[in-house]
Amino acid sequence: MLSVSQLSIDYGSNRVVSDLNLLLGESEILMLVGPTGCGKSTILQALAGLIPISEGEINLGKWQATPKLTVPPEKRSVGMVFQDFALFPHLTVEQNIGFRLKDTAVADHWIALLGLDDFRHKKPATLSGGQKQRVALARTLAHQPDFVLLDEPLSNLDAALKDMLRWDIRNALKKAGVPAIWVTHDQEEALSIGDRVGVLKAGKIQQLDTPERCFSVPNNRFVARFLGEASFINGFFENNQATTAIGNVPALGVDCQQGEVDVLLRPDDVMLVQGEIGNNGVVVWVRFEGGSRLCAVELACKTVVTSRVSHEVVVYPGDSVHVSLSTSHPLAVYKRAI
Ligand SMILES: Nc1ncnc2c1ncn2[C@@H]1O[C@H](COP(=O)(O)OP(=O)(O)OP(=O)(O)O)[C@@H](O)[C@H]1O
Repeated sequence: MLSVSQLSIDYGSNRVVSDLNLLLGESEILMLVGPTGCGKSTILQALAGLIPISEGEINLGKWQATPKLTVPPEKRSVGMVFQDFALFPHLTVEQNIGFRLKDTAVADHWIALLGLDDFRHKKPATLSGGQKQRVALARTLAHQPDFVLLDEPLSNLDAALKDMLRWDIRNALKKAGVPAIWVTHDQEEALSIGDRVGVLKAGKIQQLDTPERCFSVPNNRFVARFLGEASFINGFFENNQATTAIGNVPALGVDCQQGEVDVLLRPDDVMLVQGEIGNNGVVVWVRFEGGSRLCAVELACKTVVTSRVSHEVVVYPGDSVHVSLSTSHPLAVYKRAI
């Protein structure tokens, strides 16, 4: 099992990763997300042994790396999948996957599993981006690594292909039973694919948790906003309930026990109804999302909340509407920001 403790990484005098702790479970897929420059790729490179670490320890059981005890990449039993595929251009698909393998049956297994049979004898230049990434993944898994690191494997692909390939990659990793750390820019991808999600800000983990908890009970407002559309409304919190201007809901205090709070609202927590009477807000903007519309509504108190409605509900900026809260799951509440 890969364990990382108190890991810090510097570039010169610049500390870019601080005090990282994590345990990667057997066949677990851990998604790492965070804004650009927060240190995601740096962490992967350090785990692979491509850059030195400044403090802490990386331990796989069969090897252990510290600032003084370096372990070269080829001794780490790690597989890496990059966004640029990194295939040998002069070798065929089959040769790329079987490169330096003693047992070609393992290569055949992954060629079949990743649907590459028809491309066996082709060179990478003649393949699509999605096919190249399948080859890269097959080559990685055929070497039976103890863990896999994926650095934005889908970022060079178009949206439709991404959607399919992310599930194929997840299924292949699970079939191989190999744990993985997967860096992505895409919050939806992180939430849907990951067994756990780690949210980074400026080289520090803000939350390392299940996708559900990261989304519904974020450790702080940064995580709340980073993982999806979030609005906050003033409320009073006591006895596991929050009272707000648009409804009372079950609540969970993240950093407080009771008192004046800000309640985290996801668009699906806010119900929007169009009618003549009882309206309490005005639509500020509307974004069409295909199957739904995301609407921002300004309340009398000037707070703006967002609500997701069916695409069948046609709303325009300037419309008067009624918004309310009626959730059965507890909403996260935070001590009131001053
Ligand atoms: N070789 C390097 N030398 C000096 N600083 C570096 C080097 N590589 C990265 N950095 C800096 O370290 C920080 C973390 O970079 P890193 O590439 O890990 O971020 P990231 O989260 O992967 O970003 P992105 O999402 O844009 O890929 C950034 O401030 C970056 O400028």
